Amino acid sequence: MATVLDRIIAATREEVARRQAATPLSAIDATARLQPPPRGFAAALTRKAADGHALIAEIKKASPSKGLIREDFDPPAHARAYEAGGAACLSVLTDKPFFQGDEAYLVAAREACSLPAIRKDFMVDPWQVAEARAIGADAILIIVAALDDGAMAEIEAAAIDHAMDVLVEVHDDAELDRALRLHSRLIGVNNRDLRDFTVDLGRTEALAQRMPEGTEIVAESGLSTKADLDRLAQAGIHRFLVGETLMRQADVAEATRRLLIGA
Ligand SMILES: O=P(O)(O)OC[C@@H](O)[C@@H](O)c1c[nH]c2ccccc12
Repeated sequence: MATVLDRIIAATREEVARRQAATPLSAIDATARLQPPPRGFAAALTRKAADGHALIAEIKKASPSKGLIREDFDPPAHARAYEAGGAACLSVLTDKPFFQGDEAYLVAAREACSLPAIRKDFMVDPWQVAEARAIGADAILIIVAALDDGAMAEIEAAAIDHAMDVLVEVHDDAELDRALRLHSRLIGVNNRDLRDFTVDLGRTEALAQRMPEGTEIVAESGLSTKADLDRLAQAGIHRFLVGETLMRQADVAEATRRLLIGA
């Protein structure tokens, strides 16, 4: 049976083919090269991790499992609140059919603050990397479960060519083995299984045991309190990706601060 991830990837391939027909790689690449250089996503995380929890704060309007998460969705206001609350980086969902995202949200959020931003989307083709850079993104996500080794390597090469950082997302041992064949050492463990949406914080702890020296681990999904972050810090994890919990708060800056430093 086709999983949600399979359906997302199939829809993404069709959409990318349409866009590529309208704007060939040479054109999107030329636009990407006119951008000011990326803001340094991995470096911002490492700076914050030096003296506490380093947070990638996510801007996500809706998700396949939860539906609409926030009615008064305001990406620039959210971005400013995340920065004020002490986040290191932004993550912005741009996938439309499943997450109600939009490229415009990334552009607006990034312009409203000085944080580096990852384009959170389903990469299936290097063309999308150039497009991400053309709209200002500083980093891209590679979901190992969605790609074969050849496609992953090509997408990573395009990101390196554009001086962008790559967050490589894994969910189990076999995916981690494949991730480690890439160059990036920024590795996210998704505590949520994209096949059935179950969440288990023990995922990151278990896989952290197997990460080689020098790997920068990001715990992703299902984190809601400072106690969750403190628990993972015990396992040597200092980088976190949090979306839904922060999206639902009335005072986002205060909630971000509380998540990172407590009280
Ligand atoms: O909202 P949460 O549970 O805090 O999770 C954030 C983030 O980890 C999640 O949105 C995510 C992780 N990997 C993804 C891949 C695609 C889309 C979304 C995601």
